[in-house]
Amino acid sequence: MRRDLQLNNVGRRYGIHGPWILRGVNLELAPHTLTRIEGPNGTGKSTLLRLLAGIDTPTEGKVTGRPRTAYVPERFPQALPFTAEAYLTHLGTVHGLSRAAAPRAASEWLDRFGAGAYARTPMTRLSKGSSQKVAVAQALLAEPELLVLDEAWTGLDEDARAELERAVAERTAAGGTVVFVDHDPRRLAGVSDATYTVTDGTLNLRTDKPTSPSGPQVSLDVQGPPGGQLPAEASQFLTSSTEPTPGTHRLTVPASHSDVLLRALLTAHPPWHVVSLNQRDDLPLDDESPR
Ligand SMILES: Nc1ncnc2c1ncn2[C@@H]1O[C@H](COP(=O)(O)OP(=O)(O)OP(=O)(O)O)[C@@H](O)[C@H]1O
Repeated sequence: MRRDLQLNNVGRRYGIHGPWILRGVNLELAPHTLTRIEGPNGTGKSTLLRLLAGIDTPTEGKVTGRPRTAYVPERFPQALPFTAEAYLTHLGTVHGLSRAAAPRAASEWLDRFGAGAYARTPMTRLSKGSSQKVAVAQALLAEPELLVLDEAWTGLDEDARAELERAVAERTAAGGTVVFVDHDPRRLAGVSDATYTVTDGTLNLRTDKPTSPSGPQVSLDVQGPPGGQLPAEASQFLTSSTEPTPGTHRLTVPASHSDVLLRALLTAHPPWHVVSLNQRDDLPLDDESPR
């Protein structure tokens, strides 16, 4: 069983006499969880994510139990001397994929983000949006146990944003730990397991009621075995659950989590029967929300 990732009394400052950006930070992140980090500009969110991802080390305190990790930085270096495909294949092998699996994963993830047509384009010639697709693909392609996303949705088109939400749902359902910062408060609203606010160099758990899920929802009518309980993984993200007729359950879930819900229902023993599935477009998320 994988250990939790732990920050123990962590502090970080830049330079010997620089001000403390973070101090006395304690945090524990378990498998199967999604954690949001928020806070005003310049308070240390990216600093915290770099410490979690292991690309920076604390000035004081300890980080323990970091599993296999992937990270999408706030600013992805575009000027890399590779094509998107070559870069992702290389990164795939660095992350432990075989020489056969790495190019396959590279092309699958480029396709999932709608960037398959740019696979052979030098990265220096990619638009900002396509470059961001490569940034998220490089983090997802080796199925990391810890995924750290710093404003990873910024610059992506609507389809790619939805795909990244689905990928996050898949990671946590598969036992991964996901931590993210996003300027849009509606991003994955209502499905995070915890939200922490960075203020004055410390990390505070938000205990107020989480924002209810917004954005597109999917409603499914499903039937299970007589008297059957919904599988635990299926109940986790539900926005609502009713039983309009005996034995038929109407489940509503954020669209980002519908694939994970379907998989849980269809792979249950015995499997559940999906009678109908309807998409409800409520509030599409966009990148124009205020910080
Ligand atoms: N490499 C560095 N060297 C010196 N100071 C830094 C460095 N990185 C960050 N800082 C400083 O640390 C503070 C916190 O920065 P950080 O980027 O972590 O904040 P943030 O909350 O992510 O900000 P934003 O919301 O604007 O992305 C800022 O004052 C920043 O100038």
